[in-house]
Amino acid sequence: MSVSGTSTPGEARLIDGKGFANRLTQDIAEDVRTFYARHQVTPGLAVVLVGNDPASEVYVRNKALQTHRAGMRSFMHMLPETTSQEELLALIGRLNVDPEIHGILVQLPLPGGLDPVAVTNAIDPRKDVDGLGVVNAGRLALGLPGIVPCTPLGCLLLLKSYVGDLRGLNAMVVGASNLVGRPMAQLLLREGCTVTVAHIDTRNPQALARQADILVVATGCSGLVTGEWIKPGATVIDVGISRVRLDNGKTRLVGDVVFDEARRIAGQITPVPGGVGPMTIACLLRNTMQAARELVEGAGGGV
Ligand SMILES: NC(=O)C1=CN([C@@H]2O[C@H](COP(=O)(O)OP(=O)(O)OC[C@H]3O[C@@H](n4cnc5c(N)ncnc54)[C@H](OP(=O)(O)O)[C@@H]3O)[C@@H](O)[C@H]2O)C=CC1
Ligand SMILES: Nc1nc(=O)c2c([nH]1)NC[C@@H]1CN(c3ccc(C(=O)N[C@@H](CCC(=O)O)C(=O)O)cc3)C=[N+]21
Ligand SMILES: [Mg+2]
Repeated sequence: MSVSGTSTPGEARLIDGKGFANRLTQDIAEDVRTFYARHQVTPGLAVVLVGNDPASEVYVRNKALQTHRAGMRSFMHMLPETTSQEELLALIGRLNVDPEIHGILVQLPLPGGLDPVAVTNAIDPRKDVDGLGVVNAGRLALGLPGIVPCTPLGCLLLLKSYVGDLRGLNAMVVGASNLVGRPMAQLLLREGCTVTVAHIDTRNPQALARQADILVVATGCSGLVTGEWIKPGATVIDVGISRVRLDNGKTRLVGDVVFDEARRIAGQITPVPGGVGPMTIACLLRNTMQAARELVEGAGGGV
């Protein structure tokens, strides 16, 4: 890999998020066994899903599987669409004081009428394994240790493994949500990148993207990023997940990047599926292990 973080164009190297996530999950399983031997405690993760959102259902299904693979306990709370804010806050209050629970994740988006800010911030910051509350988000913004949101953390682990030292590289994040884009930009800044963040009002994002050695795309707009957006040899991380219908009536998952075009120009690129998605789940397990350690051992630290 050259020092600019880019490599020779041609056919981009595939970034194997699925394989990386599998190895990470095996390492976490080892940590879970060691932790149990020391404390007789098994890390427990509570996932709260209100109503039915298709993207969240994919996530919840994969998450339950991987939690068990890591030797952790998972506690599913499927609530009806009609759940009130008071009922949801009461559940979080119980999970906050439950000694079997070390991590709490409330699936977003929530049905209308429920306030995601109030709900997210009702979670004990020590159990906020999504890292979305003001305490963990603030720690990240200040460069302090805390719990880092799973998807940006997963992207960063891939970048550190496939690019190496990120210092001085031009990074662009397309999308500025609290869940992905913003914390991603914070992490890249912390790693020494020069960071540009694009959102819906950004003028000519393509011209900005073409300067980027690292391009992270998280908008939910399939097909947004074409080959012309990409600096030859750049590393492209596609966070987007959309389900598209094919001519034969079947559906398929696609990212925000036009993969076949991007692959000819980028130096390395994540596929969808098999890229960022599995990393998000592995990082959720990693954050739950970290939270269990801090709750049980009172250790400081974090990423
Ligand atoms: N692979 C994984 O593990 C995960 C995947 N996802 C996927 O990632 C995508 C993004 O998720 P999330 O961040 O939660 O989505 P949000 O809808 O919350 O945020 C999307 C962001 O992208 C911006 N945006 C939308 N359209 C454009 C555009 N045409 N040009 C530039 N910016 C644009 C929005 O701008 P503005 O703020 O101005 O509205 C917003 O900042 C979705 O497809 C989601 O399913 C999400 C989480 C995990
Ligand atoms: N509080 C909260 N935190 C989240 O992190 C969160 C959320 N809410 N709401 C929904 C989005 C979406 N999301 C996904 C994570 C992994 C896959 C995933 O495992 N994808 C695999 C498999 C996809 C498949 O084959 O079905 C892949 O891309 O290879 C998908 C989607 C997390 N999200
Ligand atoms: Mg939005």
